[in-house]
Amino acid sequence: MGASLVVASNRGPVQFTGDSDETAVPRRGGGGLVTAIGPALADGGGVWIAASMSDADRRVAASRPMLTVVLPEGRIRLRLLSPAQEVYDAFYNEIGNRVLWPLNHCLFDLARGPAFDGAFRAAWKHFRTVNEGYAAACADAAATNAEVFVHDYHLALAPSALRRSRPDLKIAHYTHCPWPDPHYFAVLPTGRELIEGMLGADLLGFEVPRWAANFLRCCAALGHQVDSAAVLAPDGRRVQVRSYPLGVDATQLRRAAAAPAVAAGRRRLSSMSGDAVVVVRVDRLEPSKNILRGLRAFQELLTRRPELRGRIVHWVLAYESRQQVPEYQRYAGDLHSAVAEINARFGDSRWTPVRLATDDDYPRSLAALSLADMIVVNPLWDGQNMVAKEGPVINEKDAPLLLSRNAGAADDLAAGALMVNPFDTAELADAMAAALDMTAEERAERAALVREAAVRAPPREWFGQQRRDLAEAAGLQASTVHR
Ligand SMILES: O=P(O)(O)OC[C@H]1O[C@@H](O)[C@H](O)[C@@H](O)[C@@H]1O
Repeated sequence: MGASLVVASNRGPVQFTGDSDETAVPRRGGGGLVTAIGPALADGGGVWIAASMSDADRRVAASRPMLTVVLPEGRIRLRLLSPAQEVYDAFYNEIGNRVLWPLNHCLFDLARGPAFDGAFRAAWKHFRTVNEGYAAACADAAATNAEVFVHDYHLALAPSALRRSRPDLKIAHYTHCPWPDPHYFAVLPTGRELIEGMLGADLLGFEVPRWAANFLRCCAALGHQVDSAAVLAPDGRRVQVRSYPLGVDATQLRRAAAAPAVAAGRRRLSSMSGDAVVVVRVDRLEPSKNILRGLRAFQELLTRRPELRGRIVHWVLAYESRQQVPEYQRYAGDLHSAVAEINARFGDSRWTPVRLATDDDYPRSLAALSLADMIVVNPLWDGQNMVAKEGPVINEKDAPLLLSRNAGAADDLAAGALMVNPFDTAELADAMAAALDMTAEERAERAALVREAAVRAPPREWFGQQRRDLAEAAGLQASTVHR
C-alpha cells in the first residue's frame, strides 16, 4: 500500500556507520527537520526518501531497499537512494555545495568564478538525473492523492518531474536557506530550469517573507506572472508561495540541555574560562557564517578596551562540514590562522583569548550557549539560523544576542537582539562593547523578548501549518482545473 505522506530530502534522519550491513548502526543527525516531521511520518504511515551519504548507508540500502528506523519521534520507514558515486558527487558537491549553496547565500567570488563551463553542464545533467531518481522514488512510494514534501535546493527539480508522472499528488517544496534577488540569481545559467522545476509544486515554502519575495521577483524577471503570494506555472497552475519561520521546541531543547553530558561540558568550559566574560558562537564551519569577521570584531574590542585583556574569553565552536569542498578547506585554514594570530598578539601564558573547537559536539555546544555572557550570530546571509533562537532559550545569564540583520531569525528577534550589519566589523565591536556595558535590567528585558519570539512556531506547528496550506493549495488547483 502506498504512503499517504512522503518526505524527500538529501540528508535523511539517520546516517549509518559500521563495516557491514549486519553491524550497521544508525546515528541520528542534528537538525530540526526530523523533530518537525518525524512524528507525522511515524503516526501516519509515511515514508522518508533520502540519499545514502556514507559507505555504510550504501551497504544498508543495497540489502534493504526499505528499512525502518526507530527514533524518539517513532518508527520511521526510510528509503535510501544510492546513485552511482560520481553522479552523486556531481549532484551534492559540485552543484549543491559549490553552485546552489553559494548562489543562495550570494557567496560567489564573481571576479574569479564560478566557471560555468562544460564541466558544469555535465555536473548539471547528473543533478537532473538524481532529481529524476527522487521523483521516481516518490511516485513509487506515494498513495493516490498523497502529500509529498520535498526539501531544499538539492531537490529543486524534483517537483516538476514528479508532477509529470503523478499529477494526482499534492506537492510542496521548502527552501531552508535564503533566496537571492533577481540580479544575483541571473548569474546561474540554468536558473529558469531550476525555478520551473520548483513550480511543479502546489506550495513553495521559505523561511521568511524576504526570501519568498526574492523568489517571486526572480519568477517575474523570467517572465512568469506573479502576485504577492503566487506564481502562474508554465502549465497554468497557480503555485502558492509562503513563508514559515521555524521556531524552537523549548521543552525538547531544555530536556536536551539538562542531560549529564551537557552538565559535564559546562564544568569543563567553566573551569577553562574561570571568571572571564564568556563570548560564545556556535556554527557550522563555513564561509556564510562569517566567523572571520566575528574574530576581527573581537580583536577590535580587545584593542579598544585593553582593560578586558585577561578577563574575557571567546569560545568559537565551529564544527567542520563539507570539508571535501575546496572553498571550505580554505576558509577553515584562514580561521585557524586568525585564531592563532589573535592569541599570539593578545594572549599570554595565563590567558588564551580565543578558544576554537572544530569537532561536532552537541552537548558541548548546549553547555557553551547555556553559560554564555554574550552570544554572537553574524552570518552574511542565513535562511533562519536556529542558534540565534536556541541559544537564548537555554542561556542562564540573560546573555545579549548579537544578530546579523541578514539572518532570517532577525525578523522575529530584532526587538530584543543587538542588530548588526554582518559586513561591518566596527559595528559588531560596538555591539560587543554595548553588550558588556548593558545593565542587568536591559539584559533581562531583551532576553525575555528574544525567548518569547524564539519559541513561536515550534517544529510540529511549523509542519502542521504547511500541511494545512498544502491541502488548501492543492484544493484550489483542483477547483481551477474542473472549472
Ligand atoms: O550539506 P549538509 O551538511 O547536508 O547541509 C545541508 C543543510 O545545511 C543547513 O545548514 C541548511 O540550513 C540547509 O538548507 C541545508 O540543506
